[in-house]
Amino acid sequence: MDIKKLAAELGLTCITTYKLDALKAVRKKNGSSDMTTLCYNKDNNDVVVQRSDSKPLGNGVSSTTIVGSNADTTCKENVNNEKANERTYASKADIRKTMRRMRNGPGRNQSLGGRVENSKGFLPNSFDRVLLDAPCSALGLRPRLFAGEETIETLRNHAKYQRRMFDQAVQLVCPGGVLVYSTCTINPGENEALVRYALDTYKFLSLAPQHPRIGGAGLVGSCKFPDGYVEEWLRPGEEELVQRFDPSSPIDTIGFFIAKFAVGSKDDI
Ligand SMILES: C[S@@+](CC[C@H](N)C(=O)[O-])C[C@H]1O[C@@H](n2cnc3c(N)ncnc32)[C@H](O)[C@@H]1O
Repeated sequence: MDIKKLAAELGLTCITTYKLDALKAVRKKNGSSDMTTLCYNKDNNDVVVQRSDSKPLGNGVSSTTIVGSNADTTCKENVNNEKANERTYASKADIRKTMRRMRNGPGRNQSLGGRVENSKGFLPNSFDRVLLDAPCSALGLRPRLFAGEETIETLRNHAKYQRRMFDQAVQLVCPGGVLVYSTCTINPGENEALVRYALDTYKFLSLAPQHPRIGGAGLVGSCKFPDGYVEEWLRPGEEELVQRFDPSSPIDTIGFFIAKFAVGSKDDI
């Protein structure tokens, strides 16, 4: 995984990676959870969840990363129990896998040792920081090698997919935490409209100022499509709290978008 290689190059040992379907990132409370592993790595501070092997939509650019640092300090005991159980109930397949690893070494993708684990998800409120760098229409990328492939329908599908991912990500951040949403598209339906959805759906979220601030303001208002569908964007006062990078602006960047949400108390909802 690229992120592991990068971490190794930077000499960072605090990165843990997992393969996970971001649409199933939240683990139900009664199941065993990767929280155990997260707690186990708490002293390391950071956790990275990444999967690079899925493509949601035919046209989408891929690779979601959820980055966070674990805020929960109460589950060390679970970790120990879980680890003990793992030792007791190691299956023949697990033993074979371990033997193979010992024979073959860490593997070429894992310069820090150990393969990337498949994750079954994390308990709600597991992280104090989450980055959802969502798969998107990539309309901000330059040069546009495959221009003209998106339709209104595919753009709306991207937006639907992003909302589903956001619904998961928001559950993973604990109160007092931060959730950052980013895309590399200039399509407001995947940017400002996602922010509108987020703020209207999750009243405990608020837009947080960003630093550094290099990009332009977000789009305020709404857009009515010929089929009658109305896409709501930002409301006055919200535009300066997001960053929209426009490839046609004097700043020499590709197009992308960043929104930073502060997560308030979830109890009042
Ligand atoms: C914009 S890219 C993220 C790029 C990444 N942050 C990086 O710097 O390399 C979006 C990624 O989401 C991944 N993705 C799409 N659907 C996913 C899902 N259901 N679960 C996990 N990852 C998914 C795609 O494979 C793609 O790699």
